[in-house]
Amino acid sequence: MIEVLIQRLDPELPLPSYAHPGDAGADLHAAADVELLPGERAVVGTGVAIALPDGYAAFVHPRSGLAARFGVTLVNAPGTVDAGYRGEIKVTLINTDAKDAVRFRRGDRIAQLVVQRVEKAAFYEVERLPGSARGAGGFGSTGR
Ligand SMILES: O=c1ccn([C@H]2C[C@H](O)[C@@H](COP(=O)(O)OP(=O)(O)OP(=O)(O)O)O2)c(=O)[nH]1
Ligand SMILES: [Mg+2]
Repeated sequence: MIEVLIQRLDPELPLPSYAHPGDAGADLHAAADVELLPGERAVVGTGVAIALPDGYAAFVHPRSGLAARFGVTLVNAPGTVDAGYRGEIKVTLINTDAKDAVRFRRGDRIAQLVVQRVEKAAFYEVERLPGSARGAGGFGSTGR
């Protein structure tokens, strides 16, 4: 477990929290009411900012229940929160349902934050890459 500094930007909103001890994602709360019409998207604040240690990033993931029940996911799933970012964590919700609008109230859990170690890459330019079993095959090259 690592310690992450967190700042409340909204005193009445709960901090992100893990629903169960073994959970990977801490639920993020909506800082405002929002209604999404079918196909509509919105950027929703969460009322918190964090300072991650170097070598870490946090990823804003959809909540599976909202996806399965309402078709609500994130436009940029997973959103990347850089270690150096000090602004409010925001969630880019989208309602993919074709017929039904969906409403969230301030305080509702709209996404989840997964904190992970990340490596930085040193990119070395070469004329030719080493061969591999996959080669350049991608985008369905193994069939359906
Ligand atoms: O779902 C998200 C994704 C990003 N961010 C914040 C934290 C992140 O550090 C910053 C920039 O995100 P990203 O690098 O993905 O966006 P960009 O379009 O490349 O913006 P920038 O030019 O500021 O890097 O926005 C969020 O609050 N929520
Ligand atoms: Mg960026």
